[in-house]
This record gives sequence, C-alpha cells and structure tokens, in this order.
Amino acid sequence: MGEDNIIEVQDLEHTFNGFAAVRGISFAVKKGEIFSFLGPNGAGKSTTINILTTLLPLQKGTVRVAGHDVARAPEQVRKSIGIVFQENVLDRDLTVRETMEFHGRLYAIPRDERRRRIDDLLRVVELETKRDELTKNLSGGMKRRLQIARGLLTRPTVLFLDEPTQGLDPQTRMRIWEYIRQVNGAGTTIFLTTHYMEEADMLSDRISIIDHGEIIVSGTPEELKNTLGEDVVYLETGDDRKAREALGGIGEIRSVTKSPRGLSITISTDGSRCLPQIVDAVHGAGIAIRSINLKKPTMDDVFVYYTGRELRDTGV
Ligand SMILES: Nc1ncnc2c1ncn2[C@@H]1O[C@H](COP(=O)(O)OP(=O)(O)OP(=O)(O)O)[C@@H](O)[C@H]1O
Repeated sequence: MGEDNIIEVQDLEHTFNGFAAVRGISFAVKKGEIFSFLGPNGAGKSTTINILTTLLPLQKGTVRVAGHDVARAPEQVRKSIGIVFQENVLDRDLTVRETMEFHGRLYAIPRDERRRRIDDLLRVVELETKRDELTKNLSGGMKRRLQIARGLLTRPTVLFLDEPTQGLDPQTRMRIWEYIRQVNGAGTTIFLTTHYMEEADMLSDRISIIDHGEIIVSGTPEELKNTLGEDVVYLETGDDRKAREALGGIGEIRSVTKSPRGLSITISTDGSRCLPQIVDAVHGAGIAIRSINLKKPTMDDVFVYYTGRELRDTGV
C-alpha cells in the first residue's frame, strides 16, 4: 500500500463467540481525506471502528493507523487519534470549559497550550458563550459540538466520528458538517460512520459500503452513483406514443416506460449529455414537449442497489 495512507486495513477478521462480524476486509484511507463507512445495522461498522481505535483487540489481520500497528503499538495509535463516539458521554456536572480542561489534563497538554487550544476550539464550535454552562443544560447539538471540540483537543492525526449527527435536526447537522469540513481542511483525516446517505455523499472523498462483515463496494460518491448507470429522464409530451417511436434511434436509451410523470427514459450514460438528443428527436418528429426532468441516482439508490435494503431496515 502507498505511503500516503494514514489507515491501512488488511484481511481484518473478527468473531464474537464463533459469529463472524467482520469477514476479511481490506481498505485504506489516504492522508487528509474524509472517508465514510456505510452499512446497515449489524454490518460490522462498530466492530471495525473499535478495532481501529484499539477499543477491541485485534484477532486476525493487520491494521495500521498513523503508521502504527494497532496490535504492537496501541499506545502510539491512541496518541494519534481523536474519538467522538455515541457512547462518549459528557460528565453532566462539569461545565463546558471544565470538560475541555479535564480532557486536556488527562492527555497532559501543558497549561498555557491547553488554555489556548480550548479557547480556539470553543470558538470554532461556537460554544464560547456557553463555556461556564453545565453540560447537562446544553442542547443535543451543543453536546455534539462539545464532543467534537473535545475530540480535537489533542490535535489528532485522525479523527474518528461514529454517527456524528445522529438524532440532530437538519440545521444542526449542517453546522456539524461545516465543522467537520473545517477540521479536515486544517489537515485532520476523518473516518466517519453514518446512517445518513446524504451526509456521506456531501462530506466524503471516498466511501466504503460494508454489509454482513464484508466490503461490497468502495469509491468516490460520484463513482458509486455513476456505476448505477441509471439516470432517468422524465418527459411529458403532446403525444407519448409517437414520442416513444421518435426516441427509438438513440443508442444510450435503455428503456422507455410510461410513468405518472410522463415517459420514464432510462439512460445508460450520463443523462445530462443525452438531454439535447432527446429534445431534438422529439421536436424533430413534430411533438410538443411539456416538461423534461433529469433524475440522477442518489446515495440512497446506491445503498439500496448494493445492500438490497434500506439503511433503516433493522431486520437483520
Ligand atoms: N460484543 C458482541 N458480542 C456478540 N456479538 C456482537 C458483539 N458486538 C457486535 N456483535 C455482532 O456483530 C455484528 C456486527 O455488529 P456491529 O456493531 O459491528 O455492527 P454495526 O454495523 O456497527 O451496526 P449498527 O449500525 O447497528 O451500529 C452484529 O451481528 C452484532 O450483533
């Protein structure tokens, strides 16, 4: 694997009492990227992230994080990473500042440096005005922001975020995405797990989809969406039957069917390049076009295509 990889996972396997939760996965995360791990409930995401962060012992395979082997140098790995997990609860009886202070002392960051970083980070996540508030009085979104700020205090090379926006409202989610981008822009590699397809699509440089303990597909969001090759054009015309005939000569068209939104035309390549041909063919046959719409595959479509189920389907 290349030198620019900050995480390298080779043939990783993990079983719980004979049950294979992770079945020989290999993948790499490049320095500076935002990498997302997607999968339905029970796919093996948490098991993998727990091994990468040394919370679970390695059973089989090789895992290197920030140049350190998780089995041989777990301490070094821990020093290189920041973790923001669902279970990392905040101490309810500490204030925002105390929460950060406590974490900084735990990691032996010298006093002045600690204070400086805390001020900076609370500014980044917009919690300066809440610094003396008890964490139990913060909203769900503020708590999440505080957890992210805390995870960043040690200036980690890699930040692990497990479901960072779970249960938050759309505005707060977008703010968190902004922070994640900002943190990544400053050089931190991000390893993310999420249930939200849109989140993975918006944020990630690369995505791997895991199901039943195996990686099914990896790629950039664009690559994954393009592999479906299922752009659909919805066309409403003055005469759908004739329009259908007129479209017969376009090679990129896979199928034309009737739908509530007019003709539904499935395209085998980038649909936007096919639009002019469709318009020309239909107009050329003297048929009026009432409306034309292009629908590109979404990450939801990708997910359903590869896993055969919706992400929130918990029947595993
Ligand atoms: N400590 C454990 N003991 C026994 N089985 C476990 C244990 N932890 C996880 N498993 C099983 O391993 C499989 C993978 O679990 P894991 O938590 O890694 O999935 P996940 O992808 O993180 O799911 P979710 O999205 O629901 O968090 C599941 O079938 C789960 O029941």
